[in-house]
Amino acid sequence: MNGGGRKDPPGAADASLVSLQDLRSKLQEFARVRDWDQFHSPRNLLLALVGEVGELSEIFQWKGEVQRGLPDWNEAEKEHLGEELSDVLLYLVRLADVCGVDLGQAALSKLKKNAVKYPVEKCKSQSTNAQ
Ligand SMILES: Nc1ccn([C@H]2C[C@H](O)[C@@H](COP(=O)(O)OP(=O)(O)OP(=O)(O)O)O2)c(=O)n1
Repeated sequence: MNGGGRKDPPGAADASLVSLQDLRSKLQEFARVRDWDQFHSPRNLLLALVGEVGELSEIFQWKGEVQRGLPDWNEAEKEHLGEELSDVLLYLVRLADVCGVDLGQAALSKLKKNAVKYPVEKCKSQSTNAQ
């Protein structure tokens, strides 16, 4: 089940509980069974990631400003967006894995650094986030 009360298909992971570790393991298995590990070098994965960022950008290209929550988009457009966001995430997780970077740990450390760099009292209610 997910947060909205919908039932996941049998055997599907609970999407609301998915972890970077789960994704990392699934991607390892995906590459292993296809004998694609040989192609998943850091450089190839980085290029694939950049390509998917390009595909993600194409969705927004020429649309002008888009409102948060995408109220004017239809379901097919939202589904497409979810797919491209997922491709970016999956290549990012895989890239971190083959580079030996613990992405969850690295992201938590970076959040801490960000909080020190941008203290609430200095940043709150400013009209710009430029420092
Ligand atoms: N060597 C590969 C090829 C694909 N994938 C996985 C990761 C991505 O989630 C997805 C990318 O697949 P495609 O290259 O087919 O890209 P799209 O799904 O975006 O298809 P298209 O470019 O036709 O829109 O498949 C992978 O792990 N390793």
